[in-house]
Amino acid sequence: MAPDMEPKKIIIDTDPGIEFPPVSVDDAMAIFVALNSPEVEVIGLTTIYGNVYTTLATRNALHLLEVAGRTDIPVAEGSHLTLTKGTKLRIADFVHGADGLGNQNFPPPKGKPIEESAVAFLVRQAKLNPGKVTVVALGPLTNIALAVQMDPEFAKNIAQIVILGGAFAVNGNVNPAAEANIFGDPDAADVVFTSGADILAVGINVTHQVILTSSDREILANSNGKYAQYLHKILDVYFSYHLESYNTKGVYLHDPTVVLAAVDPSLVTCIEGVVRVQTSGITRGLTVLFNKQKRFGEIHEWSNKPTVKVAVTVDAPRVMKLVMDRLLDS
Ligand SMILES: O=c1[nH]cnc2c1ncn2[C@@H]1O[C@H](CO)[C@@H](O)[C@H]1O
Repeated sequence: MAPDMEPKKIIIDTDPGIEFPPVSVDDAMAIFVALNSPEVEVIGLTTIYGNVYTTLATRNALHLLEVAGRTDIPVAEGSHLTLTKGTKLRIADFVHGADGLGNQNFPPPKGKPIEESAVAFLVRQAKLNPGKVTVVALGPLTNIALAVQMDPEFAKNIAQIVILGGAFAVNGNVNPAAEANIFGDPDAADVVFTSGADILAVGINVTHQVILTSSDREILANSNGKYAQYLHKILDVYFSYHLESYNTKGVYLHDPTVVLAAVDPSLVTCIEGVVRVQTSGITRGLTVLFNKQKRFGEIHEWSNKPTVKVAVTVDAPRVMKLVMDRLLDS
């Protein structure tokens, strides 16, 4: 980063499990990577259900900031329901452990979330710093969709929304059609993708290329870095889940990859087009990108909608090096 450049302000919207579900372990890693990235200033965490319920995500977010010694960063609690007020949430605790942090039963955090809701916090920060705040969305998109609906200026005020979500032209990870974050609230995802905001979507077609191996884990275990020390302990559930589900001895680094794409967009290449989300039926949660290569004879559901950027390639070795450097040097 050039010395005269101000760090980019980011808000991380996150569903951090810490142990169980093993999926949330990558949220924890992503938060630590962001906190140790001089290119960005984390101005807040907002919480959402996904790997765990929202209440536990809030608790875990506070806990992770305490581990990092960054209790100056506010945590705003997000929605407990989907955009359409659905209460039957799909919680992926089998991926990250029941506590979302690898089943470690950490003591409860001392801190509390701020009084303001996640949605009010997002809207206020975007208005306060128009064009300056990037949201990194690591869970289902309910909070962001509510912000879009609450303030017609939100999509314009926000600098960029970098989304971990979608499975573009590949199978999903919940079922063959859907990726977990989009599946968590497909209606919200469709609102966000068509909101007109500057959006970069990084789907599992890209994040599945970034893998932390057992030997990387050994390196973390043998380091004195506080983030490395903390993370290697909570990785067990996540490793077992990957071995069982994908027959791999490594784990996908979804969330850290997306944080780093926000930190340094040159880590990914993108195509631009209109993304719509299937909100019902057997392909609920499917993300379909229209690449605008054909002029269709008829008006369709993608016609006249704003375009977004969708990541198609990633410099995985460079992402891995950044993740390891930033976790080891802590
Ligand atoms: O099989 C799964 N079910 C639910 N969530 C998952 C699964 N695999 C990974 N993730 C979680 O969902 C996001 C990426 O889609 C990541 O946050 C990851 O931790």
